[in-house]
Amino acid sequence: MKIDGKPYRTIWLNDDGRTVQIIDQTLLPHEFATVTLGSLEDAAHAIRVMQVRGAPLIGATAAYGLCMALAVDPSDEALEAAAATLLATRPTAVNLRWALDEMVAAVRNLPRGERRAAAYARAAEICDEDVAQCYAIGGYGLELIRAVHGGKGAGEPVNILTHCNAGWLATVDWGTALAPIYRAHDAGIPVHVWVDETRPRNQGAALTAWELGRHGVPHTLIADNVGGHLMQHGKVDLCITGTDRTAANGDVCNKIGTYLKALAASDNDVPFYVALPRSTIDWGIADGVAEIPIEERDAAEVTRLRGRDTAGRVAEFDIAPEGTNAANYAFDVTPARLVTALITERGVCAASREGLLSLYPERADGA
Ligand SMILES: CSC[C@@H](O)[C@@H](O)C(=O)COP(=O)(O)O
Repeated sequence: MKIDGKPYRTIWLNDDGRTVQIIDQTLLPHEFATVTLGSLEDAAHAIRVMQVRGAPLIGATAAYGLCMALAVDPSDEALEAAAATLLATRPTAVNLRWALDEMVAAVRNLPRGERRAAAYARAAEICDEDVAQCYAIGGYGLELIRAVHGGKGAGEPVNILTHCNAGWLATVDWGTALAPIYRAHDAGIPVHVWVDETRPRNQGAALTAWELGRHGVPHTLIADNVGGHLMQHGKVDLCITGTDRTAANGDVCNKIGTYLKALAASDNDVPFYVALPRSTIDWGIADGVAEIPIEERDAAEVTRLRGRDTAGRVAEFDIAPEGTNAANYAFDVTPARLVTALITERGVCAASREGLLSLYPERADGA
């Protein structure tokens, strides 16, 4: 997507052919800056502190982290150690494991001297595939939005609620949940997005509002608990969110609070769509609620807020009494029964094992 007219991805290989550049998402929306990742440790750190975040981008960054490790030491031992370090950075988004498995498979059987080049080639492919898949997700989601628009009065916008940031900043480009919105907007369909602030880290306020604004998509930021009220009053036509891990039964794990939005949507007959590329499906998990690991992060993210004060200084502020006990569950699981459909790069399907297999028949034998 473009920033001030210049096209960007969220991660790209530098001209030296070894290091990569990322957008430091911890600084947005107050500052736009890129950071060079020059080593395995830099990549692991960037994922851990969420300079990069969002399931597909975590996978892409890990892929390049492995490349940089192999550039230093292409041995089997270094490969295994690097994969283990990266896998331990964040537990919930399965794209991380998927990307590492892809990378290891691409180099494992090669002589050491050929591993580095093969790794960088596969990492570049993973990034390009993600862009193509997100664009395709956008195309299928666009048709859903177009259908809603067809039932509305001329010029009336389609009101879409989204949670967290599943836009281009969460992927290599385009996004998952926001790709249909960008494509609808670009196709001239009037859309308006309700943006959940998404406490505790405020990915909605900081990232989704920023990227929608840069693209000129009309949107309104709302506190996290507003969605139910809006749905009761007919102000939401559909919800679209992303997912960090989709179980084989269609359960979806996404940013904390997604489940409550799905419950409100179900109670108000508002369609609730979840957008994802195939790298987000965990075929080994049969029951998402019971089995998907939920990241628990530092309690300080709940007791503190980061923002810009009226004097223009970016700072952190305590919002709770000193010593308050806080819990920080970063994700929750929305059961498949609350999901109207999944939007994938291969089309739209029911959130169920049968639905997923209708689009990914090659997985029917458990492959
Ligand atoms: C296309 S991204 C889907 C999800 O990764 C996104 O909705 C999300 O929950 C991101 O969480 P984050 O903790 O910011 O990595």
